[in-house]
Amino acid sequence: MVAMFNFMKKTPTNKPETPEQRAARDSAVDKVLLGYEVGTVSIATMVTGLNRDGDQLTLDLRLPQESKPEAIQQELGQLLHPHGITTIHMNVRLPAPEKGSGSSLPKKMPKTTNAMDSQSKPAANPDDNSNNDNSAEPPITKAAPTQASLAAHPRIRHIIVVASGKGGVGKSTTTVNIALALQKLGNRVGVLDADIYGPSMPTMLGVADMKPQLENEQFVPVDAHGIAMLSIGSLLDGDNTPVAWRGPKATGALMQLYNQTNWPQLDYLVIDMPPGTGDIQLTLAQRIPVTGAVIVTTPQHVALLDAQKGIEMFNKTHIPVLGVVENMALHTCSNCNHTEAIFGTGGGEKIAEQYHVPLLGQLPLASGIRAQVDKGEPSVLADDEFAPYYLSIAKNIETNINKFAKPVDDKRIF
Ligand SMILES: Nc1ncnc2c1ncn2[C@@H]1O[C@H](COP(=O)(O)OP(=O)(O)OP(=O)(O)O)[C@@H](O)[C@H]1O
Repeated sequence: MVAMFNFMKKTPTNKPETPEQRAARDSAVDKVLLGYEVGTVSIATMVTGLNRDGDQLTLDLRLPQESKPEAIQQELGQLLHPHGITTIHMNVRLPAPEKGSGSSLPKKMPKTTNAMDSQSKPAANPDDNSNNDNSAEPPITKAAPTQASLAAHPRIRHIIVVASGKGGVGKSTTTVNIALALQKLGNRVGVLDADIYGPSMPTMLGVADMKPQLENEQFVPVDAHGIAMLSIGSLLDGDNTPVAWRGPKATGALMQLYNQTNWPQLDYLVIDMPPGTGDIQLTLAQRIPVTGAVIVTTPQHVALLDAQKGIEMFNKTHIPVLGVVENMALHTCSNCNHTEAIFGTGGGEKIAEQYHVPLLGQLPLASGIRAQVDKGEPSVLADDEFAPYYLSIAKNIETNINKFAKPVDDKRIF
């Protein structure tokens, strides 16, 4: 049961925006939401709907019972005003108060709150985006959490994120096989499919029909060949297509899968990240205590350039890069079984050298690898001729992860 408060009032928009301006403004709004905390939790994890129409922002929020929606609306208004948002409409859901306890909820909520209503002076010119509004109260800013400040998960020893700068390089195929290879080496393994643009773990692990159960408001991961698996895909239905998701909403869903899941005791939780280096990746890097990242790339120049961006992002967020995997780097001739690097050699090696990160392995481009994941029985599970490549990568990961172990007196968890 939840109580619902509608603060919404529609007003017409005026200013046309170029797509670039819109993207920049959306990104700025996302950053404010990601950095604004209710209690100790980012409000981004509470956003269930978000729409911006010119200078109007509509937020659907599921807030904790003790929160103060009016204060939140007012503070967000101040923070978002410099980014061109003049009015915030909030649809707030609060848990119903317990019987007999009386409601601590505000009796009457404003229908609409102008972002700057609470200021002693109104904004000089809302059309002037360069206006820093010195008359306004200084924005409430909080430093984003860093890896060093994140508490380790009580039941997960290592969290590995698998990332790629670019889509379609075979990140998910590599993730699923690495997870199975880590398991084959004797580890307890979980997989969190966080690829909002194309969640594919359930299909690749052959459990697309199985939905995670809820137990005491906690997700119970699906058991996929002994791997505890949860996918963002399970939270998507109907119109909730992932491509329509903006940063805060997607991040909220992912944080829910991480936090509100009854993960069993695991040696490794392998996270299949969305491709790219946008806000979602950055936020996850700031909110989940990650031991290290694996970057998947292909020999193509563009993919390598994007992989570099990925490495730089992890460097900035102080997440060790465990290494680079070069996928589709080798070709095995189906007639004579001869394997060679037909796309050129050394792409992954060069990157590894340039950024001082290990090359974990090179994988062949082979129709067998694709055929196996397509039928839900990846190479490692099928123990086919490609399984040894993934096992070798998993062994390298295990070796490298120990190198990144931090001394106990360091507060970092890795
Ligand atoms: N080494 C390989 N040899 C042959 N096919 C491969 C190989 N690796 C991946 N593929 C195939 O390439 C396609 C894309 O792979 P995959 O979905 O793993 O990429 P991705 O990087 O996760 O993509 P996205 O980021 O768009 O989700 C799939 O059809 C997959 O079967």
